[in-house]
Amino acid sequence: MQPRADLPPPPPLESLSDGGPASLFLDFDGTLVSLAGHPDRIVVPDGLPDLLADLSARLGGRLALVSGRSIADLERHCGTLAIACAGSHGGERRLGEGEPIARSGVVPVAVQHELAQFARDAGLVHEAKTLGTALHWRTAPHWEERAQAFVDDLAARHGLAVKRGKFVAEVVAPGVDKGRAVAAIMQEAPFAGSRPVFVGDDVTDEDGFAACERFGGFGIAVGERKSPTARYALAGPDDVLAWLGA
Ligand SMILES: O=P(O)(O)OC[C@H]1O[C@H](O[C@H]2O[C@H](CO)[C@@H](O)[C@H](O)[C@H]2O)[C@H](O)[C@@H](O)[C@@H]1O
Repeated sequence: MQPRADLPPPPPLESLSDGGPASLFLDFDGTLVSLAGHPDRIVVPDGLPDLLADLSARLGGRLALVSGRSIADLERHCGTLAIACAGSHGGERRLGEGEPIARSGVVPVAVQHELAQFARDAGLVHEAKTLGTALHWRTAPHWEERAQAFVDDLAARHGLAVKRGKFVAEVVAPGVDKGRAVAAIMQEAPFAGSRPVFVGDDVTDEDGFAACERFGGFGIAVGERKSPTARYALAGPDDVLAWLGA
């Protein structure tokens, strides 16, 4: 991948703690793992869970995954994750391996069914999620406008919210975002008082970048999408893994 012209590369990971404790918030799809045609067809890089566990130990436990996927789905793909996690765009949180997961805002089953039916009729991919329900059109991009319109209408009819991403729109409970997830985790030991850095590729990660700025840290954008908030950029998952010391 080509380096990005609009933003500089981030400082070396080791230097983040120069001015005091740092914490790291990492998005998953498109950041640690390359994007695939279907949510279940991702290939998790060898050794990723161990890399994250080692990194967390080096950061004194101040490392969290912050993903649109549920925590259960992350662990289905990665195996047990010995780190803090926020899943479902922040609707789920847990501070360490095996700890109970705090959850909020489940989308009603009727909404899941309506979206699944639309996906079947259109030949698109429906992803049933722990808290939300998502429609993917990566393999049929000409559906984008109609798919987005259907998801917007479905959410509005049920007083719910929409998360947009790369070739995906998801109906979620209102008031859930990655910025709130970062803010909630930053209230807890060992994160409290640290300088947070968020690494992510998609539009939902902008809330995470903005939250880190409010706590004195910054965001690192991944991939080609232009970010209005990030201060640094990396070209793709391979560069992220190299920056993390893989
Ligand atoms: O916040 P993230 O960890 O980046 O998760 C965001 C969504 O990622 C997944 O969808 C994306 O990745 C798929 C697999 O590469 C790809 O097919 C899809 O087009 C992408 O949007 C996941 O399926 C969603 O549930 C997450 O919300």
